Amino acid sequence: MERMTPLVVARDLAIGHRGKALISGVDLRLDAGRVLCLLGPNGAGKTTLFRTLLGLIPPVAGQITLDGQPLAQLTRTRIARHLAHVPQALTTPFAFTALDIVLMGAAAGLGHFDRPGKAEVQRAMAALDMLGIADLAQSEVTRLSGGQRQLVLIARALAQDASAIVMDEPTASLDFANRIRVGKAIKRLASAGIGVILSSHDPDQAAALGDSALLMNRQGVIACGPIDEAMTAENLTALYGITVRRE
Ligand SMILES: Nc1ncnc2c1ncn2[C@@H]1O[C@H](COP(=O)(O)OP(=O)(O)OP(=O)(O)O)[C@@H](O)[C@H]1O
Repeated sequence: MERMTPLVVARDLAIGHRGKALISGVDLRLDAGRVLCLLGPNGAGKTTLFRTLLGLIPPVAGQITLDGQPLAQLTRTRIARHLAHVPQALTTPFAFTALDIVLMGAAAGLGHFDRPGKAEVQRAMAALDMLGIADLAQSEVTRLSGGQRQLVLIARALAQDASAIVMDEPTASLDFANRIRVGKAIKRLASAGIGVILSSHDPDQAAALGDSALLMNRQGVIACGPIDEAMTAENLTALYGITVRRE
């Protein structure tokens, strides 16, 4: 049976820092098993939007609901049940293993003094397995390639067991083969019913991965809707300020 309640909804949202709006009038909706791509030039506010959806900074105005519940009423632990985050890159100087990193996601629902047990290890291993990197479980992440590290970060988000995941430029700085690998992993998550919002600087990638797209720049939201309706040459030209032709 299809889930009716959208995983993430933003209505008439204004985002910004210290109460000053960067962009207003953001409306978005993410359903289970769907991929929403955020496109916009540098400094448009994509990361700011993610941080707002994750409850890390307050909205300047407007409403956000996660699984139908107002974000403002959710504790951090509850937010983690709804929305996981994949940062741009895994930066740690410590020799954690891939399993250690993924366990951090699996343990997100535990209390401060609880230690991850068998159930969390099983969930972490299942996440590594789903991303095809179970054999890297005991590898030190400092020794993994950029693409492998990105898959570990996605596995960490998956192990958190949230219904949706936001990914901040998940393929930035990856080579072509790793972009394909990470793209396939994102498709696999969506097939498993997880909702994904990702930001990208690559319209081709958005078109390949996304069901819908939100185009925003410092002037505001240019378009939001199904890929073919939102990513027209006209909208992309307005978004980036250069002439774009779609083929
Ligand atoms: N903590 C902060 N305090 C004040 N302003 C900030 C803060 N973080 C970001 N900004 C500003 O908000 C604007 C949007 O930044 P943001 O990082 O959200 O853009 P972005 O679309 O993710 O950019 P990029 O594509 O370069 O990653 C920028 O002008 C930035 O300088």
